[in-house]
Amino acid sequence: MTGPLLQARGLRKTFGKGQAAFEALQGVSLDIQEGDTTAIVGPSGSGKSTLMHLLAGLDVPTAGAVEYRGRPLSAASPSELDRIRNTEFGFVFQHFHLDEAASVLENVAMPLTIAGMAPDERRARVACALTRLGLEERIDERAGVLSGGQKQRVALARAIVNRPRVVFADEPTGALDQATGHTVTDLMFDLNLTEGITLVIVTHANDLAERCSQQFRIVDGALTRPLRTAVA
Ligand SMILES: Nc1ncnc2c1ncn2[C@@H]1O[C@H](COP(=O)(O)OP(=O)(O)OP(=O)(O)O)[C@@H](O)[C@H]1O
Repeated sequence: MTGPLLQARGLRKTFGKGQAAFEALQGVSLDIQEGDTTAIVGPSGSGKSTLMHLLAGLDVPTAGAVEYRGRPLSAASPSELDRIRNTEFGFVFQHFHLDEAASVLENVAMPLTIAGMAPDERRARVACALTRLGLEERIDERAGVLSGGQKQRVALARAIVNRPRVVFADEPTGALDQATGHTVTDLMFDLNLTEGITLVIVTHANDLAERCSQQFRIVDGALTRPLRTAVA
């Protein structure tokens, strides 16, 4: 593939209607190459999560388009979009989004369960992802008993268990103390380095944004100039 992995052109997103309409994104265009680490930064309420949701096909733009591997997401059928989100994208959120009553195994296996993988194979794949993140011994524990940093590592294991091309992370260190946040950040960048997983990270943390190969700053729904562009 020669073009960008992800391309956004003229993205607009309006929430609400009439008098209550609010333009959260006002024409955002950007490119993300395979293997890039991209930070989306900006003040609270500026549109960072909205942009990430559109790039990941979790929401649809009011105008403009997102292309993934040269093809508009809008051209994908609902089942194809589900498949892309489940197998090619992984997701990490600030508050982990784990089922605390379920085991680590069940949480991490979720994308594999959705994909219809057999239980034995699921367990092997989950064990592999957990080993990658230093949590293999917690596989049968209830997710709710883990510390915040461990929960985020479980969420990261779930994000990579299907061997995705892209991991989208929305404030992945936002609920963690600094040291734990650094551990999670190191693991994410290690996945980028060793497995070529493209990272798209919404963050308020300057140190995390600084580590990325490119940063986009968004203010009031529009990009200011890219702060730094990835070197090939
Ligand atoms: N579903 C929605 N309905 C109405 N308004 C929304 C919706 N989602 C987001 N918004 C508004 O769009 C704007 C951008 O929200 P968004 O969550 O993208 O900002 P953000 O930069 O990620 O903020 P934060 O850093 O605080 O998470 C905000 O004013 C928000 O209130």
